Order: sequence, then structure tokens, then C-alpha cells
Amino acid sequence: MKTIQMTTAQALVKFLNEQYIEFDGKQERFIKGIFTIFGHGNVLGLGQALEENPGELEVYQGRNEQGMANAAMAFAKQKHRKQIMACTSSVGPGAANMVTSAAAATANNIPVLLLPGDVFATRQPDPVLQQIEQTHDLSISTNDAFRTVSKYWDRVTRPEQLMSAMLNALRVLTNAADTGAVTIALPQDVQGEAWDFPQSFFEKRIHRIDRRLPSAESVQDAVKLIQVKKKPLLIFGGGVRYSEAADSLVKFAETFNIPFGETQAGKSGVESNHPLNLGGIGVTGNSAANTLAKEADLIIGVGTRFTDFTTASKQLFGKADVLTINVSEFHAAKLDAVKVVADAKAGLEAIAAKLGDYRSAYENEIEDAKQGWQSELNRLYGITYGDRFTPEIAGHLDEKLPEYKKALGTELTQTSVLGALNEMVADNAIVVGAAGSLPGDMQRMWISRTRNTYHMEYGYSCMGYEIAGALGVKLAEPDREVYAMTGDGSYLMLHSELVTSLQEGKKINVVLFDNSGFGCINNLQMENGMGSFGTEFRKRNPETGKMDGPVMAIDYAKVAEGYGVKTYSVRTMDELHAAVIDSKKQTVSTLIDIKVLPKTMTHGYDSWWHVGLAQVSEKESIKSAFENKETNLEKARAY
Ligand SMILES: Cc1ncc(C[n+]2csc(CCOP(=O)(O)OP(=O)(O)O)c2C)c(N)n1
Ligand SMILES: O=C1C[C@@H](O)[C@H](O)[C@@H](O)C1=O
Ligand SMILES: [Mg+2]
Repeated sequence: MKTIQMTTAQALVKFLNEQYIEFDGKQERFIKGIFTIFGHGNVLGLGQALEENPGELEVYQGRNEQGMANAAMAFAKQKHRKQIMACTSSVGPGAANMVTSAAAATANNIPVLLLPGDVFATRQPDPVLQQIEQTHDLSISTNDAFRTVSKYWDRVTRPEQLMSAMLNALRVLTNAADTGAVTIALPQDVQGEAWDFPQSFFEKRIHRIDRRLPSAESVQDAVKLIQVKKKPLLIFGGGVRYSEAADSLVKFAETFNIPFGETQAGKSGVESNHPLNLGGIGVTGNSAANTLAKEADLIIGVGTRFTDFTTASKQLFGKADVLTINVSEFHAAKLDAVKVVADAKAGLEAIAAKLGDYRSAYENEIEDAKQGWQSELNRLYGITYGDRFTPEIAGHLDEKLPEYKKALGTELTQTSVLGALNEMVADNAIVVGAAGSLPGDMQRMWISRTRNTYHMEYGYSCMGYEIAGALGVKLAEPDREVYAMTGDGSYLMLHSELVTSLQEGKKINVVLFDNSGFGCINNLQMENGMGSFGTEFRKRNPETGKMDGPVMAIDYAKVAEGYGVKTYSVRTMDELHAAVIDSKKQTVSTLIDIKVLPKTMTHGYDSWWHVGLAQVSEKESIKSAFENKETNLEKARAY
């Protein structure tokens, strides 16, 4: 057996360079690069290996481990999981910072390779700096926290374990049905330990993503079910995008006259203006999709996990039967569906081939529903603040709006700003989002004119993904404009990778909607009988001892200017237009700090969201919210 003597870390880098993906006959290098934040737990092991010979790996410097791992996840999501990034952190806090991103990647089924440094395998210096030392179990470290949020987890305590660890890591990273975060913990001493690795371990490896074919029996079940239905409705999720199945979905829909609604992960898989595309569906859906979903007698879920947002907590579909096409057996079995376990494209094409001359019974309903939503959309675009103004989210803070208008110096409404932006950005620009009120507004309102231009992390809805995610998307699509759509809360939570975008010369545009608060949570609490509590950004008031003092007005443009970002302060529509036009001319990252009035985001359209509520309270409004929940629950499926 031919061997090469290398350290564990050197062998890891060499191995990563030799991994390829093959999908539909096309080959591509699988691991594009690696984000790093070095500390004592990784700099002299993996850091040394990367300095000596990174091979083709591009080495990036992150700012916050969660941020860099979010960027890595966004890169892989935008690449439809055909190419990924790795991330290396130090031991302890650096590693812990990546746990949130691991969870986000796993919830969204997006492959990311995480390589946290770990405490000494020999234990000689214990406790090494940043070692927790759990007295009940010396074998565990911070990195065990990744076990619950990773699809594969391993710790390499001897150099030769690297081989089985990495082969399994690649098995999971390339598994269409069950991918997510993969964590390989690397004790700092082992990273530098040498071993005679077999040459064969470093040979080029091609990981083929096969299109899983459905069984003939499951196709027959699906055909039988569809044939007796008059009003089926398709819902497509991220699986359609990752399987590159959009053309097959459109053909299926057109051939059988079946409308389709989009999930957050699926949106922009097909252009919004397709006559059968109803747009966003569910809690954050629009009136067209939700009305037809209620009337449908069959829901066909393609590549969707059927989250509570998609199903409106299992209340949206009335008594419709459910058919699923999903490469994952787990997700295919949701809602007790008739299931076709298959790749989205393969499944749709197999069913289409057997469905004969089936046509749904829809007549004008699809067009009418779309037209109804279009007029509502026009209304949302046109909402302006004025005398006796009633915001979209009415009855909560109506009387406080003049105070916000003065503090933020704005009369802008969120829906009108979003509409204007949608018309101004290039058709092929990519919008990135994750949390707050924007994902709801965008799933309803955003018109995707080009495929794969809507990038929303809504499996974990992790605040702070927006800007890091935009960097990852820009690395995946360097020739397009990328817009991070963020609330002020998300911006404050994490925007460190904005600096990395400047360092790399990868321009991103941050569109910051500042309503001085955790707006959507304020809506949620007030809709459910609470007062406004801990969600507006107000100073502590010495008189009451509460956070009910003046509204905090923060000049985000000024702060970002200090980083070297080109910034704009926007308080009027004219300023918005000027800022967007000028930002397109820039080569550095930009930030448009838009002050918007709270409560001017969209509300829900005929959908319900099941949230945990107080069963007892002295407040009548809480009691009534609880009763309302109970009534709604009766109308929902139990499982
Ligand atoms: C990391 C993380 N922490 C907490 C939450 C819960 N959460 C969801 S939205 C939100 C407030 C978002 O505020 P902002 O970004 O300003 O958006 P707005 O709702 O005001 O538009 C919070 C705290 C979350 N989704 N992610
Ligand atoms: O709790 C939440 C409520 C949603 O409205 C919001 O979009 C999401 O970010 C969240 O975490
Ligand atoms: Mg906010």
C-alpha cells in the first residue's frame, strides 16, 4: 500500500480538494472554499495546513463564526446544494458560535461542513483555555452541542479516524434526502499529528446525486387519486429548486391545468407571472393562493416539508386529500399523505406519463383569484400616511404613529417601499431574507421576474442570516446584484460579514427597514391580547422604570459609513429612488437605511398560525385570544 505522511489537517485539506459532484451528467468541484476564524484551537493545525497548501480551496476570513457559517449555508443554498463551503473555528466559544448556523442548515436541509477545533485528545494540558470541564463526563466538550443540530457528527481523536469520518461526512453532505450540517470536531493536538495515510484516500472521488425514481405502484396510487379530483392544487418547495425540476413542474401544471402555490424555499423556482402561479401560500401567503387552497380537493406537495407556515398550522387545506412527491421518506409521509418517494422531477414526470388526458375542472377561478390579489397588491403599493391614517396592522399602536413619525422623521410605509424596490431592482437581482416581518411581506408581495432570485431562510428564520447570507449568495453569483432585506432587529443581531464583503470586494446591498422595534413580534403579542411589551425599541423611562420612554432613533447609515460602506438615509420615496439608482453604480457594498412606520407591513390573508398562549389570565383580551385559538384548533387537522 502506497502511503503519504501528512498531518491530520494536511490530509483533510488534500481530501477536500478531491471531492466532486455529478448531477445530470455534469461534474463540478464540490468544496469551493473554507471560511476561517483562527484561534489556538485551529490555527497551528488546520491553519498551518491551509497556509502550506490549500490546493484549489479559496480561503476566506470570517468575522463572527455564526455569520461565516450562515454565509457558507447561503452559498450552498444558492448553488442548489451542488457546491458547498467548509468553515473552521477555534475551540470553545468560536465553535459554539457556529451551533446556531448548524441548526439553520439542518432545518433547511442545506449542506455545510463545519470543522470546529476541539480540546486535546491526550488531555495533557487540561483544562486547556476555553475547555468547559464537565465534571460528570470528561469526554465531552462544547462540540457535543453540535450533535443535536447536525445530520452527521464525528470527532477525530486519532489521525486514521479521519478517513471514515470524512467518507461519512461526504455521504451525508451529498445525500439529497437527508443533508444538512456535518460537524467534524478536530482536537487541536490531533490536527497536527502525522500519520502514513494511504494514497488511495486522496484519489478523485465523484459523488453522484442520483435522481431517485418512484416505484410503479406509488405512481399508480398517485394517478388514481388525481383522476378522481376536480380541483387539485400543487404546492412546491425548495425540493423543486434543488432538483432543478421547475420545467417539469410547469409542464405538469399546464398539461393538467393545475395551479400552484409557492413556499418560502420554493419561491422564484418559477416566475411569478406564470398564469398558474398563485404566489406565496400559507400563513405568509396571499389571498389568491390561500383562497384556492381552501377550495382544493387535493393538495399535491412537491419537495416541501409542509411547515406550519405552509399549512397554516394544518388548517388551510380543509378536507382535501394530500399527495406528496418528496425524495425524503420522512417528509413524504407528512399529513398522512399518499406518497411518491422520489426526486421531484422524476416523480412529476412519472406521474404525468400515466395521467393520460386528465384535466382539472378549474374554469375562471385561477384567473379571478390572481386578479383579486393583483388589485390588493396595487393597494399595498399605494399606501401612504395621511390624516386619520389606519395602518395595515390596525388597533395596536395607532395613536403612537405620530410619535414614530417624529422620532424617525418618516411617513414611509413598509408595503409601499417594498413595492417600489421590487420595481427598481434588476430582474435578475437576488433578494435575501430570513426573519421579522419582511419574509411575510415578501412571500406575499415580491414579484420574482427571473428564476432563483428569491432566497429566503425560513426553515429556522434565523435573525442575522440576511447579511451573512447575502455574502454567501454573492460568492455563488458574483455577477448579480444581491440585496439583503433586513429589519433593524436582525441588523443589530448580526451584520459582521458586511465587513467581510468589503474585504473581499464582493458588493452586497443592505436594505434596512428601520421601524425601531421587533415589529412582527409586537404584532403577534398585540394580536393575541397582550400589551406592547419588550418589543418596541424605547429607552428605559426613569419615571416608570419600564422601557416605555422615547423611541430610539439610530443612524445606521452613519455607523456603516465608518466601515467603508456607501450609505444612504431614506425618509421619502424620492430619497428611496435616488438611493437605489445610485447604489447600482457603486462597486463597494451599500446600505440603504430606510425609516418606515411600524404597523405598516402586511397582515395575513385568511390563514391561522398556531402559537402557544396563556390558558389562564386576568385579562379579558388574553382569555378571548385563548378561546379563539381553541376554536381555530377545532378546524385544523390533528396531525
Ligand atoms: C436568532 C433569532 N432570535 C429571535 C428570533 C425571534 N424573532 C423573530 S422576528 C423578531 C424581531 C425581528 O425584528 P426586525 O428584524 O426589526 O424585523 P421587524 O419584525 O421589525 O420587521 C424576533 C426577535 C429569531 N427569529 N431569530
Ligand atoms: O417568531 C417569529 C415570527 C415570524 O413572524 C417571524 O417572521 C420569524 O422570524 C420568527 O422567528
Ligand atoms: Mg424592526
